[in-house]
Amino acid sequence: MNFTTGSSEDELLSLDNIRSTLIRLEDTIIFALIERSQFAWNQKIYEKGAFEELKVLGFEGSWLGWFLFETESFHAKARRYTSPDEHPFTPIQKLPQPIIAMQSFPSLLHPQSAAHPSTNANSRILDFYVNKIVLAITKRVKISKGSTDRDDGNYGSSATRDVEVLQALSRRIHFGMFVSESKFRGAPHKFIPHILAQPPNTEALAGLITKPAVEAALLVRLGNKAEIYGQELDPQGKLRKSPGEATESGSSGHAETRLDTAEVVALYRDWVIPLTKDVEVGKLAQCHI
Ligand SMILES: O=C(O)C(=O)C[C@]1(C(=O)O)C=C[C@@H](O)C=C1
Repeated sequence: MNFTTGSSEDELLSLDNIRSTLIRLEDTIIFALIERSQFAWNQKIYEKGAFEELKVLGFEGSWLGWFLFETESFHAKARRYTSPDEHPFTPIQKLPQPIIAMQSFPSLLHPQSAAHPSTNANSRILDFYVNKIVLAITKRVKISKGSTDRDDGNYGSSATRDVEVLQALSRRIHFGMFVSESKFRGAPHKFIPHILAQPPNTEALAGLITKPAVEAALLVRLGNKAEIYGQELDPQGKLRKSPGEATESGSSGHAETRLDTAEVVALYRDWVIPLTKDVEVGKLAQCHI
């Protein structure tokens, strides 16, 4: 979504527009996962203090934490985190100020929402990504013979891809703020009693924002995309076939796609959609009072 094109708030907050951004982000996320899945798990890059070299620099966190800090420091200077749809993983107070003036954005969201901790899901995103997802998507990487530790030494390449996956996931999940704003504006009378309840009725709010048919269609579409984007073509541009289905050129082909489709579907079903809903509910419960 481009906030500075002069589109009206109603256009920017139309559910169709927002959903088309969510659909496009599915592609970004799948391709970023494919990129990460070429490298081994490399568990060491997620452990605090595992790299002596970082301690020398005075950085206490993990290798990935350092990549996030350095990448986000640079992006902060270019005012990335002043945009309503961008949230850094590094605490904002540790990042430098933008070197150029703020852009003016339409006031799409209630003023409290962007800053409110209940709408920042990044620590939960980092947690499920590091502890569940990386492990699952790097299962197929072949490590040198005899090695059992799923470490191929590609620490820089792995962390670079991790940052890309994390930024895409974060953007997608925080879009929940726009989704719930759009739904609220479509029928404020349905939401207001549950927002004003003390404490706010988060269960009722979750019921109002949940659209089972949209979720079901998403999971089917995502599985199909993961299947299609994960396919490999041989140098002649022909689809690689599984063994037993040799191509005309005689190549025996590959048995597997680049990504496990079921893992991608599970990522959305178990983490991305539930966290998006948490952001939607958190934003409604905290910010429209
Ligand atoms: O499209 C919506 O209405 C959303 O709220 C987004 C989303 C999702 O994460 O994809 C979340 C909750 C709904 O049940 C359906 C889909």
